[in-house]
Amino acid sequence: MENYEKIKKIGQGTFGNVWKVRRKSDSKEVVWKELDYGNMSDKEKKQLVSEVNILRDLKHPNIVRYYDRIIDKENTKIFIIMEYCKGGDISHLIKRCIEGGQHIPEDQIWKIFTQIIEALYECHNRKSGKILHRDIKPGNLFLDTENNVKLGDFGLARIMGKESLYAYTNVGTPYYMSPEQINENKYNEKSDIWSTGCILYEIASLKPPFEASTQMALAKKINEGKYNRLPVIYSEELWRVINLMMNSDQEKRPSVQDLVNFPQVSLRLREKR
Ligand SMILES: CNC(=O)c1c(C)[nH]c(/C=C2\C(=O)Nc3ccc(Cl)cc32)c1C
Repeated sequence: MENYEKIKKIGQGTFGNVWKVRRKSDSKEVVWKELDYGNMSDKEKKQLVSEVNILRDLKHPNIVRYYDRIIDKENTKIFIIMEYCKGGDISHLIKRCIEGGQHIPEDQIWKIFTQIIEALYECHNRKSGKILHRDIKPGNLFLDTENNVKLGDFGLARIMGKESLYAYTNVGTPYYMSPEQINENKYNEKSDIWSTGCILYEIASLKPPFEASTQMALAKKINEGKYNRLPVIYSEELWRVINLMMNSDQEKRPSVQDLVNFPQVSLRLREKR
């Protein structure tokens, strides 16, 4: 840890503390997330290593960059060094809009959506095997100085899911959990599509599609699949793509490939080239 200088704690990540730190070698501002593997079984430790190795190979402009990992055996901690995203996460963007009483312009929503799809395309179509994020939510989507979206806090959810000892103190309410996750506890790439639909809904409506005070009530609402329309300022096209992604039948949900071919997405993908 001596190669880094702590600047400030910036988050209680889903699986551990997140600090903004400075890399002494070049004064670059990066982030470290600490994970305590002290009580992990050997199987979970092996999975943690393999998940971190997956992170290391994920190099994409819309995925939070992994730089390094440091293992502090004495304190049974692993520190994962990652890209600092100055814009913070999208949940803060939503919060600022609510406080400011204004909606996010539709064009910005399509830009955010296009970049999430690019990140998912990278994960779902990898040659070395598909990666499922499993925990896509506004708090895991970060913005850099140019307002580029970066999908972060990856895959560790697999090991740290509810079956492990690490059910987290601050595990948030599963607003973005798909019906198949709730009912059959199975997860596939169409579940990532469902969560992305929920996020698109929330970025437009400034609140999640389903809200409830208990997880049981939330599960019931998700299964009913009824949610309010978007604010009238948004187009039929945005409403339609959200409805397609939030289809209770995962077979009917579009794949990432289908979404890449959507006019509003393909238009913005071409613009970037
Ligand atoms: C108010 N939010 C912030 O100030 C903030 C900023 C500027 N960056 C972050 C978080 C991260 C950040 O900047 N890079 C990250 C990589 C992985 C994870 Cl799990 C989190 C981050 C946060 C929470």
